[in-house]
Amino acid sequence: MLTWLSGGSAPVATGEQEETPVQETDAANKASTVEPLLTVRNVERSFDAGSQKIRVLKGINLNLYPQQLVMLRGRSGSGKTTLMNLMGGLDTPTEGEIHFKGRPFHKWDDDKRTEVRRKDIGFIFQAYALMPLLSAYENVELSLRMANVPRADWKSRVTTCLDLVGLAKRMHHRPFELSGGEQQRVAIAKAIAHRPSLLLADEPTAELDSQMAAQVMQVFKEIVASENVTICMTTHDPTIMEVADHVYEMVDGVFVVK
Ligand SMILES: Nc1ncnc2c1ncn2[C@@H]1O[C@H](COP(=O)(O)OP(=O)(O)OP(=O)(O)O)[C@@H](O)[C@H]1O
Repeated sequence: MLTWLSGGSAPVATGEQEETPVQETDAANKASTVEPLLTVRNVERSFDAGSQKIRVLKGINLNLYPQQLVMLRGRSGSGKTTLMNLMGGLDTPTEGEIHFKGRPFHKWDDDKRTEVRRKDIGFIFQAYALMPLLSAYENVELSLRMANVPRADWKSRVTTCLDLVGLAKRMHHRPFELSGGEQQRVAIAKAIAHRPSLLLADEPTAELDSQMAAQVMQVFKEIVASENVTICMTTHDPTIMEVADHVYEMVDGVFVVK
C-alpha cells in the first residue's frame, strides 16, 4: 500500500445547510478563511419522463474551496453525475443557485457557461474520453487548442502536463498502446492542460485495478498542490476516500451524514 493511502479517514460531511453548522474539520477550518471556488445553494434538479416528473436532486448545498480534493459517494442512481453536470455548467438546476468564482451559472445560458467551462473547468468524464487516433501528446494539445491558448505555449505546457502524470516518455503513444491507468493519466493531463481552477472527475478509477487507481490518486494529490486546482470526483471505493479533504455522502438526491 502506498504511504498516502495509510493516512486517517477523511471526514464525511453533510452539505452546508444555512441552518446547520458545518462539520468541523481541518480542511473546513482552513477553507473558512478563503472564498469558495464554487457554491451550490438549495439546488434541485428534476427531469420530465413522459407524464411523470423525476426529482433527482432535492436540495443540495455544498462549497468547494481552492486546492481541495473532494469526493462524492453514493449508490448508483443517487444523483452524483447529475450534480457534477450542474457544477461543471453542463446543465442548469430546476431550483437553487450555483456560483462558480462568483459567476451565476444558474442564470447563464449555455454559450456563456461554455466559455467559462473551456477556460476554467476540466472534465474527466466518460464522454470526454481520449481521441483514439491521436497520440498522448496530441490529445493534450487538443485541449489547449480548444481553450484558445496561444500556440507558442503549447509545447512546453503539453510536456509539463505529461511529465506531471509520469508519461513524458510515452507521449507519442496512442491510447490503445497504453494501459488503462496510463490512459486515465493522459486524460488527467488533458483535463488540466488549460490550467482550470476546477477539475470534475466522474468515477475516474472505476475501470482500474487498485495499483493503477492508487497511481491516479497520487497524481490527483500532486496536482491539487502544484497546479492550484480543486478536484471533485465521484467514487465507490472506500480506500480512495481516505485521501479526500471532504467526502459528501449522497442518498436519493440529498446529502446525509454517515
Ligand atoms: N436526463 C435525464 N432524464 C431523466 N432521468 C435522468 C436524467 N439524468 C439522470 N436521470 C435519472 O436521475 C437519477 C440519478 O442519475 P445519476 O446519473 O445522477 O446517478 P449517479 O449517482 O451518478 O449514478 P451512477 O453511480 O450509476 O453513475 C437516475 O435515476 C437517472 O435515471
